[in-house]
Amino acid sequence: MASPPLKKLVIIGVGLIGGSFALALRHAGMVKHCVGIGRSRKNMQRALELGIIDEIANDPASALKGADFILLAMPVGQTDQVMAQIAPYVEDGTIISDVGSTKQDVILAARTHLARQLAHFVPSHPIAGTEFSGAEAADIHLFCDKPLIITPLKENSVEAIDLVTTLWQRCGAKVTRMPAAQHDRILATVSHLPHILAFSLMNHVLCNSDDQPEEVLRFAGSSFRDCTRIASSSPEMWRDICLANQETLLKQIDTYQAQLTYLRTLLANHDGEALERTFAAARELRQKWLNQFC
Ligand SMILES: NC(=O)c1ccc[n+]([C@@H]2O[C@H](COP(=O)([O-])OP(=O)(O)OC[C@H]3O[C@@H](n4cnc5c(N)ncnc54)[C@H](O)[C@@H]3O)[C@@H](O)[C@H]2O)c1
Ligand SMILES: O=C(O)C(=O)CC1(C(=O)O)C=CC(O)C=C1
Repeated sequence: MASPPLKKLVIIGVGLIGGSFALALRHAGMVKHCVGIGRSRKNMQRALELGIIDEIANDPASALKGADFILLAMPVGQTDQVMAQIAPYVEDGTIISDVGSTKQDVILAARTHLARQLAHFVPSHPIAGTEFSGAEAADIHLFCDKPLIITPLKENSVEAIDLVTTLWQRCGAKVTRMPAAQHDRILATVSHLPHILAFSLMNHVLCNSDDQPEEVLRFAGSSFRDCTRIASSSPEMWRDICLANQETLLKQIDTYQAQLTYLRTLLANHDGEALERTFAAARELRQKWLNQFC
């Protein structure tokens, strides 16, 4: 039998996304040996027990020696530090990618710290996830039929882009390419803003109710549960994403506030016809999205 294409895979940040990537590739027979680099000993131990990694790295130098592929899968706020730490040990043939939810900040960090390795650093982002974190949450099927965006650098070698594309396809993902600025704009609308809204809806219950939050939440039904599921996500991860995409997200918040103000005006004016028209347009767009993509 032919040996797996990746003799050594290194995952930096063995959580939901890094862990799911490793599991899916191992299942596809793509990996001979997987090394994890982490921040929490307990999480790394769990990753080992769950068969996500074969080895917990002691230091970056030995972890990266002979690595075919490195995946950066820690919160985006850690990117600068991690890239600076690994840069001296990345070997010439090693391909590197990341899974960060924002791309322009990650690319800027790569240009700063991985200038020598830019041909081999291919930024990527799986549009798949859950509100859960850590190795325990890793799921072999997480990326099946989900979009995966690559935002290639002009310096990227064809070989590096091809390998990253193949690996994600073997995880079941549908790979698309787009410029990093477009990625950050689109994701601000469909991912970053919704998280801001979910977090603020929960805090609204905490701060703005005439009744005790516990009493209000006792009667919260499935609509509230659906709207706030993602408020259970990692605060650290979302702090980093919001700060990394600050400028675009501020514009999105302003536009959204204008929507709310518009609805508020319709309501204040008792304009039932316009309210119904607005709700109908929203429902129609959602239905189209469900039919086409879900
Ligand atoms: N959760 C999602 O839905 C989702 C989806 C797509 C992309 N992402 C992106 O993927 C990345 C990881 O997210 P996740 O959901 O897997 O988070 P996670 O919390 O499950 O895993 C991240 C892991 O990185 C480790 N870590 C933190 N700092 C580190 C450091 N300096 N060195 C090594 N390890 C470190 C943490 O201990 C943790 O185990 C983030 O950049 C996020 O933006 C998340
Ligand atoms: O399903 C969820 O819980 C997610 O938050 C996944 C989600 C999203 O917003 O859709 C979160 C962050 C990403 O970078 C990609 C996917």
